[in-house]
Amino acid sequence: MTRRILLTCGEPAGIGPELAPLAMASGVDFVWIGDPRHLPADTPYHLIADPGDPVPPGHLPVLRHEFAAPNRPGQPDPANAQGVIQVIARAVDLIRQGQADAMTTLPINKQALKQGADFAFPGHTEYLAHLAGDVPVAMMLASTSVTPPCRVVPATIHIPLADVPAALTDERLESAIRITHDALIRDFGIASPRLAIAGLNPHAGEHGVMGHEETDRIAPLLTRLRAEGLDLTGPLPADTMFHAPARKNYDAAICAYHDQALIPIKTLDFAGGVNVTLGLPFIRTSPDHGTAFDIAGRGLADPASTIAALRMARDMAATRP
Ligand SMILES: NC(=O)C1=CN([C@@H]2O[C@H](COP(=O)(O)OP(=O)(O)OC[C@H]3O[C@@H](n4cnc5c(N)ncnc54)[C@H](O)[C@@H]3O)[C@@H](O)[C@H]2O)C=CC1
Ligand SMILES: NCC(=O)COP(=O)(O)O
Repeated sequence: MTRRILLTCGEPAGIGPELAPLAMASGVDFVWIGDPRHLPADTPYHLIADPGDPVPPGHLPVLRHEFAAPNRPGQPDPANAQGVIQVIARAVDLIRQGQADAMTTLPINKQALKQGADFAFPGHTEYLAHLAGDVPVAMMLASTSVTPPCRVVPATIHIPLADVPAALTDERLESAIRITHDALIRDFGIASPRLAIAGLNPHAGEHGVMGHEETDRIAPLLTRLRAEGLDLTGPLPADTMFHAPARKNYDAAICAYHDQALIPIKTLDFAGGVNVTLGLPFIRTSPDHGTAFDIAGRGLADPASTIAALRMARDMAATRP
C-alpha cells in the first residue's frame, strides 16, 4: 500500500489553491483533489488517474475534479459549492476503496456552501461523521510547535452560544471524553491519557455562585467516569487552565464550547495548529485556519498549518494497521 494522503481543495476562492503547491515543502507524499484551473497559474502540476500513479519530481499530483466555474480569489462563486462538497466525499470514497490512507482538508467557507448548495452541515467535522455512517466524533485542535502541547476538544462544536448550556448534556460530554481518551492512546501514543475538563461558567461556577452546571451535572459525571479509571481533572475554571504550567498537568482539554477551546490554541499556535477529527474510521486532519478571503490570491498565505496537518496525517497513517 502506498502511503498517500489526499488533500482536498476546499473553497476555491479562499487560500486553499495557493496552499496546495506550497505544501509540497512538507515532504509528505500527497495528492491534491480539485480543479487545476483554480491553482496559481505558475503551479507545476501533473494530472493522475489514481492516487498511486507516479508523478515527475517537483510536480503537484492532481486528481482532477471539474468545477462549474473558474475561481475569483475572495469572491466565492455559488456555482462551485457542489464541487467543494463532492471533493470531500470523493476523498472519503478513495480511502474506503483502499486507494489512500488519510485525508487532509483545505478550508471550506460554511456560508458559501450554505448559499451555493444549501449544505446541510456546519463543517467538515459533521459532514465526515455523516459520511462515515453518523458516527459520534470529536473535533480536536492540536498544537505542533508549543511546549507543553495544547490540545483542545470542544464538546459542543458549531452551534450558537445561546444553545450551549442545553446542548452540553452528560451524553455529549461523556462522548467527547471517551473519544478523546481513546484517540490519545491510538493516535498520539499516550498510554494513560490525562484529561482536563473545563467548566461552563466563570470560575467554573464558583461552587454555585456563578452557575450550577458544574455542581449539578459536570462534577457528578466526572466522578462516575473516574470510578472507571479515567484520569480526569475538573471541572476547571477555563481562564486559568491554558497557560504553560497548567498544560503540564494534562494531555488534552475538554471544553464546553467552540471558542473556549479554540481561542487558546489559535493564540498559542496559529501557525502550527492542526484540526483532527477523532472517532472517524479513517484519518482526517486540517489546518486550523479558514478560507482567509481577505488575503486570497495575494501570495500572503502561510502554509505552516497545512504542512503540519499533512505531516500529522502521514504520521497517524504510519501507526495504523
Ligand atoms: N476547516 C475548515 O474548513 C475551516 C473553515 N473556516 C471557515 O473559514 C471562513 C473564514 O473564517 P475566519 O473566521 O475569517 O478565519 P480565517 O482563519 O479564514 O481568517 C482569520 C484571519 O487569519 C488570517 N489567516 C488565516 N489563515 C492564514 C494563513 N494560512 N496565512 C496567513 N494568514 C492567515 C486571515 O487573513 C484573517 O485575517 C469561515 O467560513 C469559516 O467557517 C474556519 C476554520 C476552519
Ligand atoms: N473553527 C474550526 C472549524 O470551523 C473547523 O471546521 P471543520 O473542520 O468542521 O470544517
